Amino acid sequence: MRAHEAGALHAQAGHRAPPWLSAPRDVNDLVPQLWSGTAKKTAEGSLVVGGVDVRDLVAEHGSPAYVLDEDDFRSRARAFKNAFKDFDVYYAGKAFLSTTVVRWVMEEGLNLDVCSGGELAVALRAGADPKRLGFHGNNKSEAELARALDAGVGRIIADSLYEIDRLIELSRERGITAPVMVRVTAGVEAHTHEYIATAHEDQKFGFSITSGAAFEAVARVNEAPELELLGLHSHIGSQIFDSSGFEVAAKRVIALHARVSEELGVDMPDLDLGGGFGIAYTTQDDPSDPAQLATEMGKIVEHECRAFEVDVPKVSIEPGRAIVGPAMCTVYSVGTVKEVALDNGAARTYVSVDGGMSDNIRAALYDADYSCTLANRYSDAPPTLARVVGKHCESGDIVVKDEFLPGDVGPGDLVAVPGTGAYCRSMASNYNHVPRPPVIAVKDGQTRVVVRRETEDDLLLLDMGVEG
Ligand SMILES: Cc1ncc(COP(=O)(O)O)c(C=O)c1O
Ligand SMILES: N[C@@H](CCCC[NH3+])C(=O)O
Repeated sequence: MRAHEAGALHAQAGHRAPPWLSAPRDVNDLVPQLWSGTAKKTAEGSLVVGGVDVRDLVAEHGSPAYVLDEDDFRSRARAFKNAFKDFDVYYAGKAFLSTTVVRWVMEEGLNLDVCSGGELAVALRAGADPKRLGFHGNNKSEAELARALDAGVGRIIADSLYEIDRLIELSRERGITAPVMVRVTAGVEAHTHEYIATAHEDQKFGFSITSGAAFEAVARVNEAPELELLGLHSHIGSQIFDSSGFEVAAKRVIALHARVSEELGVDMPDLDLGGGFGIAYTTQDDPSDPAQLATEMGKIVEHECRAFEVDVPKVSIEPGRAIVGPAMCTVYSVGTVKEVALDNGAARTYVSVDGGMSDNIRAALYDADYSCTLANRYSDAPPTLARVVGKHCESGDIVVKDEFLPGDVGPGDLVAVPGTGAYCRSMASNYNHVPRPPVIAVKDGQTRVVVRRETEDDLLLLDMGVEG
């Protein structure tokens, strides 16, 4: 009997896999669509990314570590830039930001969207051209707005009437005109987790189109001599596959754009349709490529503008996850393995690794699914259905809910999780005083520390009770 057949039997006998997950033909193989472009397995079964064997990477930099495939990041950024050639592409820095990544984004000809004073600071420190920055946020402080204005940020996406008033005041004080877009809520129920959907009515972002608040906000910006009205901004949510949500949102936003043209006599030059393009975390996910997205979105915009007899504005998009998500994986070391009896005689193998919800909160927060592979050796043990968990004091501290790993996985092994580039390091915490892992860029067999590992000393530096 071959290993995978044995594994399938083993899985049927004692474990409950979700209906979409079946034992792989060879548990050592990568599923290419989940991994960055340069990832591969060697004949000995170790994972190589950017020409770097993760065993060597861990020997030098420790684990856990985020491994960032520079070529993959750049090629995804370039693919969006080339596919959306008539659009402006803003990389959404909230997905993952560091000065190195800002430079890559700028070198690849993309613009950058930031959403806090901290992200703005990273962009400016990296030498980004402020005109190529968009500044988001539903509660930007006066200090953040002042900083953005003083830096000469290219667009500020206003999200409340208070903010519009603050912008008027700050611009007046400075004797400048602030470039403003108005974030609108298109009233779309995007098909994604409710915490990452942002265009239904009952949530905190934007001005509602339906209630008339969006038109009023636009009129307010338009009549203020201190503000330059650039256009409307709509972002319907994140990890979305179904283009119908984008289509409905675009229709409603362009209808408002046309109404502004007709009733206020202003042809706004810009229109931003946000980000949110989904990626493959498991074989369940089937993302569109940038060329397909560009064709679909271009057609919708053309069609709607023609229908409303308005000029096509300069359209922009803001992909974050679709650029950096697949470009990173996280490598962990296994510490313990436990077989846990479930009801009705089933069992589950719990594989504990040296990180967890502090470096990837997405499973706990959104019930997100991930995949993983044994990354340091080939194994011909039968596959077993495993749950990869972290080291934190929470039973919800799950990294990978369900995946097949070789049945002999054990302490000292490395396990790598693909698709961790977006919203993992950027949402990482120090829960349980666990220092955050480094981000190591890999390219052509070389490693480069992009963000260093946090140390216990870093954590203790903030503790004002430390003596001596
Ligand atoms: C305004 C805005 N733009 C862009 C993004 C990027 O989304 P994603 O990383 O899903 O492309 C987000 C996050 O959801 C957002 O809130
Ligand atoms: N943080 C979310 C996406 C929301 C992005 C910001 N609007 C995630 O991990 O999927």
